[in-house]
Amino acid sequence: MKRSTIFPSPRAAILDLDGTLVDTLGDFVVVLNHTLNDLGLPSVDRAFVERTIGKGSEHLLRSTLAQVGAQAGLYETAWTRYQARYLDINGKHAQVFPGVREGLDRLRSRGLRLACLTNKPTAFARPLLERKGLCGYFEQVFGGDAFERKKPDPLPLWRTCEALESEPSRTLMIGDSSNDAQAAHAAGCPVVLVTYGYNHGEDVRAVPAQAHIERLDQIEDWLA
Ligand SMILES: O=C(O)COP(=O)(O)O
Ligand SMILES: [Mg+2]
Repeated sequence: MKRSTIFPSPRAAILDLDGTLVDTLGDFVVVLNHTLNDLGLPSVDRAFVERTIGKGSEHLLRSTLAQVGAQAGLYETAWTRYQARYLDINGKHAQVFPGVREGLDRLRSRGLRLACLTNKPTAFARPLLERKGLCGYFEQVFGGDAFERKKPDPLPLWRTCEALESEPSRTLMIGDSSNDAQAAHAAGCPVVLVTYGYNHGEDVRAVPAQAHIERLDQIEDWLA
């Protein structure tokens, strides 16, 4: 699993959050079902949430309302409640994945500048990283609302590369889904995918990437 020679050695890395650093599926399930319950609507199950995470909270909530047959006009009310519920629950049903702290330590000890880039709103992302003791690793934290477009569009990666003062070809994207990979390919960044996250219900090993790793600390072997 050595690094290919197509890309020069990375100077910086951009890390995805949900499904890559933190297992947030429990938070999403609890918050969505509280929101649905507040509105007198039926619950959704974990498997539905797992395959629907990844394209931002607005998309997740819209898909959830459609799944339970809610009226289209309910979205704004549901979004207000969802945000209040999420800010309250954020991180309580979430765990840092095994190998993440060690992996971040290794990236840092190699001198890479680090940013976290997620489709989660910035207002949820920062407190989550703080609560999980991960904030100190990152020079920059950008949520899905930080730029005009979200991953899989390459724009958030280009903007993050600029903030890290690193060229795309020297900036490694590390994520868990085809969203991250597509954005990286389009931006000209190398990409490594972790195999333990959420990939829209599909096997992430089938998504083209420079490497697939089972724990973030295996990034060491790829960088060597
Ligand atoms: O909020 C989401 O939909 C997932 O966010 P991610 O980009 O951190 O995987
Ligand atoms: Mg993710």
